[in-house]
Amino acid sequence: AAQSCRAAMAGSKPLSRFWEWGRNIVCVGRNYAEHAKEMGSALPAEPLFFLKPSSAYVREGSPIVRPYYCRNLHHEVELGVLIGRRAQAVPQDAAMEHVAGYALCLDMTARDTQEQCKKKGLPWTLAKGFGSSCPVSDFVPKEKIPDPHKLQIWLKVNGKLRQEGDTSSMIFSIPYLISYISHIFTLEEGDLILTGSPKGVGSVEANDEIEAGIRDVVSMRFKVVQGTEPRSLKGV
Ligand SMILES: CC(=O)CC(=O)C(=O)O
Ligand SMILES: [Mg+2]
Repeated sequence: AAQSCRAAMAGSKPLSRFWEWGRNIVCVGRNYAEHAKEMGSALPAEPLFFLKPSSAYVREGSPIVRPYYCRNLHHEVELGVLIGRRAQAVPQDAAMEHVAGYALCLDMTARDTQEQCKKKGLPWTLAKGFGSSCPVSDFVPKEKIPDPHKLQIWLKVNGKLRQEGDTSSMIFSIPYLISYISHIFTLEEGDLILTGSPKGVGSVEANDEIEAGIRDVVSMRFKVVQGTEPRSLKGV
């Protein structure tokens, strides 16, 4: 009953407001060779991916909040691919039929926390899933982007260019990613796939301003603020 209620709730909102659907955010990692290299990581033989909770979405007008436990918050600019039709074990040559459109996204990462999680063999949830860790632009219908592998994504901090990448440099293409993931779990309408960050990731501090976009398509702007430790945890 809860699932059908959620589906009805989600269906009552247009897909262009996907961030209100409560669906999965599937994030692909190390999908650009230069970024894998700057992180000191080997190139993946198959896609590496992880999930963010849908409560991680944040839209322009609200800030990106650096988690109280983070001392090194990184920006990662990424192309998001929105699923418009359920995809279960789909072949690559049918994958793009399941795409409704795109969005410019940030995979905000508590980098120090991520390093600690890696060392301890822990999941990256604390590093990747905190509130406001997934800023997203307006929705871009697929008709406006003839070829998503011919886009330039960029990011500036306080007006200074930090990242600029071509989606043609992805290691695993969008059809490959959709097919691969859909053979592991079903992708539902309203799910969003973040397709990985190009090189140039870096730190942001409270009061910094981030601007990012898909060149000549869409852009967005966010302030960074410092989060506060929950009182209930003090002295634990
Ligand atoms: C090491 C990472 O955080 C991988 C990632 O998110 C990426 O975009 O690459
Ligand atoms: Mg990422």
